[in-house]
Order: sequence, then structure tokens, then C-alpha cells
Amino acid sequence: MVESTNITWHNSKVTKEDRQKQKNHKSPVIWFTGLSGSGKSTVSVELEKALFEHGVHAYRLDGDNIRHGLNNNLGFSPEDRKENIRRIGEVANLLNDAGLVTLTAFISPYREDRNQVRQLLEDGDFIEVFVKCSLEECEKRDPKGLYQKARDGEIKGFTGIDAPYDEPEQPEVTVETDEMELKESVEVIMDYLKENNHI
Ligand SMILES: Nc1ncnc2c1ncn2[C@@H]1O[C@H](COP(=O)(O)OS(=O)(=O)O)[C@@H](OP(=O)(O)O)[C@H]1O
Ligand SMILES: Nc1ncnc2c1ncn2[C@@H]1O[C@H](COP(=O)(O)OP(=O)(O)O)[C@@H](O)[C@H]1O
Repeated sequence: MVESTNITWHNSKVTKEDRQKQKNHKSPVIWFTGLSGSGKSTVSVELEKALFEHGVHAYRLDGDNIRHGLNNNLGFSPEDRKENIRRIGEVANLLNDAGLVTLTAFISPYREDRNQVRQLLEDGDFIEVFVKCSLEECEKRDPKGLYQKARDGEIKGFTGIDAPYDEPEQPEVTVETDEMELKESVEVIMDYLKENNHI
């Protein structure tokens, strides 16, 4: 990779705070993490809808708009997953500056990579949501049939089977999708956002 030199930051006359004031809410990054099939997409889609109906300007980043576009040159090796999360973190950082509430739905299996995104943002702007669901239940759901393929050896390095997942140590929010209804998970996150004056 060639590193850029001779580059300077050009400041705007409109600040992040100006944009937040105009929208009447803060712009946290709501970072969903969890195993494949745990419910990251399902919960984040419902939360985005609830935020929209609440008058919040929110935007969701997930595999379809990232791995099919910006990150279509990345696979699932540890290095590629790290680069995947780094780029998503940078995009989330820009959206944070733009004054939008961002929802990200990626496995993001490495604690270190998630913490690097946390470091990019101002204190309080990174909200880690652990979508907790047992591997057994995720395999039972198997919405894309990928666990079966991983068990059959057709996919190598599948998270939870033969690739690691580091559980969050101190997530801001945990939703247990094998215990809670979808509606309840959305309510828990909405309550967190309201109680902490994000929205
Ligand atoms: N080897 C392997 N391991 C895990 N997941 C795999 C793999 N190969 C393909 N898939 C599919 O890709 C989705 C995960 O992509 P992410 O970008 O979220 O992964 S990561 O954060 O970079 O680890 C994941 O989607 P979700 O089920 O939505 O999590 C899978 O459908
Ligand atoms: N309480 C629940 N919360 C979220 N998803 C649930 C719940 N119960 C069952 N599911 C199902 O689990 C699957 C989760 O898949 P998905 O949202 O694609 O997960 P991920 O994005 O983490 O891979 C969906 O088929 C969803 O309908």
C-alpha cells in the first residue's frame, strides 16, 4: 500500500455540532456485533425504522451495501476482516461527522478491531450492541444455509465453527435474541439512546 504524503485537512465552516443541532439529535454509531444468524440485520433493520418514525436521521451499513461495493475486494481471512472493519469504521466516522445516527451490522469478530473504531470516535459516540445468541440457536436458524456448508467443509474459516469470535467485554447494550422478542430488543436500544440523550 502506498501512503499518501503532502495532504492537508480542509476544515468546513459547518461543524458536527451545527449539524446535530439542525437535526435535533446526536450522531452516535450503533455498532452491532454477533455471530452469523444472531439477528444483527433483523434487529438493526427494525431499529432503523423505529428511529425514522421517531424523526431521527439514521442510516444503516450492512453487508449488502458494503461487501458488494466499497469492500468487494475483501474476503474472510483475518486480514480481510480487519480491513473490512477498518473501512467501515472510517465510513461510520464520516457519517458521525455528518450528523447521522449510523447503524452497522457486521460480525466484527475481533475485539481489537472494534476497539479501534471506538478510539476513532469521541467518547460516548460508539455504542457497542452485542447481539447475543448461542451458537446452537444460530445453527438451528441457519437463515442462509451457511452453517450447514461450514459443517460439511464447503466453507472454511466460518465464524463460530473454525474461526474465532471475541465476545464484547463491556458492551453498552446486550440483546439476547434467543431469549427476547424482536420488539423488546428494539425497545432496549431505543431506551438506551433516549436515557443517554442521544435522541
Ligand atoms: N467464512 C465466513 N465467516 C463468516 N461469515 C461469512 C463467511 N463467509 C461468508 N459469510 C457471510 O458473510 C457475512 C459476514 O460478513 P461481515 O462483513 O459481517 O464479516 S466480518 O465482520 O468481516 O467478519 C455473514 O453474514 P451474516 O449472517 O449477516 O453475519 C455470512 O452470511
Ligand atoms: N428475537 C429475535 N431477534 C432477531 N432475530 C430473530 C429472533 N428470533 C428469530 N430470529 C431470526 O433469526 C434470523 C437472524 O438472521 P439475521 O438477522 O440475518 O442475522 P445476522 O445479521 O446476525 O446474520 C432471522 O431469520 C430472524 O427472523
